[in-house]
Amino acid sequence: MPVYTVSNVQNLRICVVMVGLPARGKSFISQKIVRYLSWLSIKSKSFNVGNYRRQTGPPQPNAEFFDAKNKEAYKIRQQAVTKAVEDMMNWFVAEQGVVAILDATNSTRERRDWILRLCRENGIEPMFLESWCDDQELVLRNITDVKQTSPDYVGVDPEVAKRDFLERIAKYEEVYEPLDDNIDRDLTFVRLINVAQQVIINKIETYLESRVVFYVMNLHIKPRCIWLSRHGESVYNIEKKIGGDSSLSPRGLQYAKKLPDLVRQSAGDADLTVWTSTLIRTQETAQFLPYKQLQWKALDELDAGVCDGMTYEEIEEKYPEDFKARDEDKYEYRYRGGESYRDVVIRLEPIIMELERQENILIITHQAVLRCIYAYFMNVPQEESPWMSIPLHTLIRLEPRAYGTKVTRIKADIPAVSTYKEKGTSRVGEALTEATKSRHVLTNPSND
Ligand SMILES: O=P(O)(O)OC[C@H]1O[C@@](CO)(OP(=O)(O)O)[C@@H](O)[C@@H]1O
Repeated sequence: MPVYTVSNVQNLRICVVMVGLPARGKSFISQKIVRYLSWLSIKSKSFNVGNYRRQTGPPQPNAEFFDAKNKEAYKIRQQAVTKAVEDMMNWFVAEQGVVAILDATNSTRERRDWILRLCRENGIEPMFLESWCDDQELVLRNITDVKQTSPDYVGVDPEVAKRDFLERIAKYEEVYEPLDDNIDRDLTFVRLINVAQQVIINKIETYLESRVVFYVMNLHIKPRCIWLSRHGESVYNIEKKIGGDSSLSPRGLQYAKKLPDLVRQSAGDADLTVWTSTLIRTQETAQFLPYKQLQWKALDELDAGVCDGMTYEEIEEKYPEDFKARDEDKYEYRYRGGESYRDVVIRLEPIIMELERQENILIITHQAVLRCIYAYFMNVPQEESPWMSIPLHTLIRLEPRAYGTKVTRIKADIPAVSTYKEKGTSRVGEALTEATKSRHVLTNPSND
């Protein structure tokens, strides 16, 4: 199994140079790559040239500004990309960055040659990633997204914005030079044609580059939802024991019986597939769901090793140093003979890849595993994710959108114990203090 540690990649620095006309999903792809790599602890950052251009030039320029013949504007645009590249190079050094994404149209060979030269001078591997799209319906959908999210069009009448944006695209089309199998055959590149209908790859040489390629190949933009749920309350949960393979408690079974209704309320008649772990408590929770079901070993709960079957109090008594070490760095701490959160993330990578490929999926799994999956979708920092509160008997609905994920929580209204253990104590089920709540409770007010 590949292990992503900083030492694996420390000599390698990659600049993913986005290429493509406006409204081809470049920023969407850039942000997803950053989220995916950061989740795997690979230091990455996207440099969006549009943001730099708005700082140096007019905040809301019209289409004329993007005419290559407009000398004054061209100068401003050149300054913006120069500053973005400069910041990117500094970031590689100051932050020991591994993967930078230069998110811009980079539509001419002249621009790309300039970036190529700078990368080579700085010991950075350039990898060009072109999003090429002639599916007009797709482009129009993207234009709608851009109009709604771009600072260039805040407060602008939607029809005016659409017309202007189409004109802007036309200006870029006048000078756009797509990557070419022949002319660019010495470059490392990926061409995504109409999202990932066809993918052309050239000179992919390193493991990390191939991970990025594999990831972008699996992306799709069809609307869909992912539902997450912990198993119903288990016998071990009531006994405050961790791990094990116990059955559901009577209240847990009640949740299992109610789950089909909860899912139907949220999903309607949509078809979906249920993924569970191989442990009894998730399968008992899924037993009444009228959908296709699949078991994944990778969805099994974090392995507590020698502590499996113990309460946190017993662990504190028997292994006080371990107990303390886990509280101090919960993400990295590995149970004796068991796993850390980092280990769980690594074994979940194929799950994330498959989730990107699939449409509607309901995952029934465990507290630690759900924290890791949720952290991927919601970009939760590593040090926070093991401390998020993910209560029992709650269905979480994630709706991936172009620029983020919308979250809805549906409570089953069936009481259950709390299995949440705050830092610095071995007790579970305590009400969270307000301070802990604001930091760790799974929430996303702006999206709710
Ligand atoms: O990382 P912490 O907070 O200990 O949470 C993980 C624990 O959650 C539990 C419940 O306490 O998971 P589960 O959902 O499978 O019941 C334990 O089995 C597991 O060890």
